[in-house]
Amino acid sequence: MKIKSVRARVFQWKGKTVPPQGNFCSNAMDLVYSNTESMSTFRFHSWTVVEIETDDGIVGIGNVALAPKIAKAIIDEYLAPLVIGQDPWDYEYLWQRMYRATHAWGRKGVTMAAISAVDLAIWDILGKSVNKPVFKLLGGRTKEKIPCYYSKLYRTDLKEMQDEAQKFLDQGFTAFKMRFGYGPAHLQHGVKENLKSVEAIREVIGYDNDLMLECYMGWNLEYAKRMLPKLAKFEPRWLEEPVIADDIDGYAELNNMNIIPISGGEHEFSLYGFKQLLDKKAVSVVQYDTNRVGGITAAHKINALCEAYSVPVIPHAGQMHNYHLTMSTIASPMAEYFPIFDVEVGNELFWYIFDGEPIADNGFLQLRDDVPGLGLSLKTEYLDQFDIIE
Ligand SMILES: O=C(O)[C@H](O)[C@H](O)[C@@H](O)CO
Ligand SMILES: [Mg+2]
Repeated sequence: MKIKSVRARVFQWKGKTVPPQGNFCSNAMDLVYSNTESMSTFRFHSWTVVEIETDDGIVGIGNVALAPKIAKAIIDEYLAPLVIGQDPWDYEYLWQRMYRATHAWGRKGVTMAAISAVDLAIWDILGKSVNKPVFKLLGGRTKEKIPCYYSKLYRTDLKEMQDEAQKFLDQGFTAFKMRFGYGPAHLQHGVKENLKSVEAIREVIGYDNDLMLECYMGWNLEYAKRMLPKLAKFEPRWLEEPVIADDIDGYAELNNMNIIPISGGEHEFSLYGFKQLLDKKAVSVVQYDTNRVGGITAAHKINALCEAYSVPVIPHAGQMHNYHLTMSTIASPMAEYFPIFDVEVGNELFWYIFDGEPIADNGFLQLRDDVPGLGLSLKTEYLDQFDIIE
């Protein structure tokens, strides 16, 4: 079997979006002087879909959500020529070709995300070629079904947040991730607002359920150090990305305070990036995303590393490309789950592009044994709501 063609297309949403509300979610831009565009850099409304076809007619599908137009250009210009004509079963060799050919300027960020998309499509081909789901190629079913946590709860009116939490508590979720709206720029007022929002959600979900807290890199080390003791009484399962992804020493310092487990890795890349995080004991929960970190080929290795370091892997975003890894490793106790909603920040877009994503049932996800590959196909229902860039 040989790879015949690689097609990368950007699906740009032109349908209705829910407008952002102020202090919706802290993010890295919040710390920049005179910043008025923080929310626009946080939202993303397009996605790159990669289809790789083999000479025997199998089509593998991969995807990447980071900087979609740039990812497409990297795939078209640099990665496609490296895999066309090659055997997809040589996935490690192909991964190394892509990684090393772009190493001088690639390594992390959008290049690794582009490599991830090609790698995902290759693994989809492998599964389809032997009529098995990808998790079977990675070691099989390590759990009967995958527990997942509800991930939304952006900072809005507290009553609205409570109603949202209640609705999904009633649907059987037992773990919830909420977003902080405030950071250092909002001074003591923001500290108070952040604490109020956590208290409001705890009021609804009680202490028999898990609560995760998301900063999305919108804090700094000093602010995070002040916040940790104040948040401790709410017993969060973790505090996520308190500082920017490059501040690995900052993560290590916060994690070593041992007040609240610190999570991160959603903006980290490659086996080397995660080795560094683990060596420094910078995170207590690893959150790579397979469509950024280097695809399944890289994520599978990181799972082994995390197993050896006894650090749980709870990948960013959920979605099929992550669920297959979560299912097949004992290092991964649960998955993130973005619910189906109107298009808002962009996290929801994959529901409009793909068919085949499992829907949570009572806080659990199931992968089918009889669906080969990653189990996704392109949805036709919303095609007229996208501009598609070939
Ligand atoms: O962990 C997450 O789910 C992410 O940080 C989200 O993708 C981001 O959009 C923040 O809500
Ligand atoms: Mg996150």
